[in-house]
Amino acid sequence: MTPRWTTAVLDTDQPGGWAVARSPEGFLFDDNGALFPREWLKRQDLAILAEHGIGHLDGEPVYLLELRAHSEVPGCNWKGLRAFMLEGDHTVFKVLGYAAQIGTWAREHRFCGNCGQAMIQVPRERAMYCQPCDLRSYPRISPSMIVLVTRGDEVLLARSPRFVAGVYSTLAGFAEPGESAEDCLIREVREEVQIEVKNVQYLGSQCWPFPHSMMLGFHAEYAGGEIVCQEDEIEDAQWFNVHDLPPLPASRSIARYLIDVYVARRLGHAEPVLPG
Ligand SMILES: NC(=O)C1=CN([C@@H]2O[C@H](COP(=O)(O)OP(=O)(O)OC[C@H]3O[C@@H](n4cnc5c(N)ncnc54)[C@H](O)[C@@H]3O)[C@@H](O)[C@H]2O)C=CC1
Ligand SMILES: [Mg+2]
Ligand SMILES: [Zn+2]
Repeated sequence: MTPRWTTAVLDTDQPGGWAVARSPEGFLFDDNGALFPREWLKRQDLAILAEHGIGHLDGEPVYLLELRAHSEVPGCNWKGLRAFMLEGDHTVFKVLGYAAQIGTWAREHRFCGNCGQAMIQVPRERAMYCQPCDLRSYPRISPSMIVLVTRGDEVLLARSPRFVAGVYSTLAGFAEPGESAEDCLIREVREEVQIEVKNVQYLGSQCWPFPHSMMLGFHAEYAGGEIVCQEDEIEDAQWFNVHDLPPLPASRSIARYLIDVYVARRLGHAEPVLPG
C-alpha cells in the first residue's frame, strides 16, 4: 500500500499545494484541520520566518510556514503538537510532527555554529549550509532508548514529575556519545531505578517529535536490585501486576505499545500494532 504521506524537499518557488503554519503557540487550525490552501494562507497577515517544502500528502505538495510569532487569523486557532497526537488523524500528526522537526531545526541553524555567519538552505537537500566553512547541518535526531522491564507477571513502571497525574510509564533516556543502544538502556535503568536487567530484546522504533527523539523500544528482564528512584527525574517507580495496571501513557506512544505487547503475550491475547 502506498503511504499517504511521504517527505520530500520541495521548491518553494512553485505555487499551489497545502500549507501548515507553525508558531511558538503550535499549529494553526480551523474546522477543516491544520492543512490550508497554501496561496490563501500566504495572503494572511503572518510573520513568516521561513518556508519549507516538506512532502506530499495524498499526492499533493505540502509546505510549512514557520512563523516568528503567532498571529490572529479569523476563524482559526492555535494548538500544540501534543494535542494533535492525542486526537485526530494519525497521518496528519505525522505531517505536523515532521513539520515541527524541520521548522525547529532550520530555526536553530540559521547561523553557523562554527563561524557565526548566516547559513543558507541548500536547494533540493534538507541541509543548511555555511559557504566560508563548507559546513552542512542536517536535521537533528536524538536516539532515545525506551524499555519495559519485566519480572514474570510484573512490569516495572515509573513516573516522572512532568507526567499527567497518576500516569506511569516505561523507563526512557537519551543515548550519550560513546554508547551502544544496549549500553544506554542498561545505564538508564541503573540511573533511574538502580535495577539490573538481562535478555534485552529490540521490539521496534517510533519517531517522537518532542522535539526530535527517535525512540528505540526494548523489552528486558529483571536481573537484580531493589528499586531506588533517581532524585528529581523519577517521582515513583513500582512493580505492577499485569492484571492491575495504573493509568498508562497515550495509546499512540511506543511506551504504551511496549506495555500492551507484554500484557497481550502474558494473557495470550492478540498483539497490538506499533503506530508508525
Ligand atoms: N514515545 C514514548 O512513548 C516516550 C517518549 N519519551 C521520550 O524519550 C526521550 C528521553 O526520555 P527522558 O526520560 O526525558 O530522557 P533522560 O532520562 O535522558 O533525561 C532527560 C535529561 O536528558 C538531557 N537531555 C535532553 N535532551 C537531550 C538530548 N537531545 N540528548 C541528550 N540528553 C538530553 C537533559 O538533561 C534532560 O533533563 C524524551 O524525548 C521523551 O519525550 C519518553 C517516554 C515515552
Ligand atoms: Mg528518563
Ligand atoms: Zn561557518
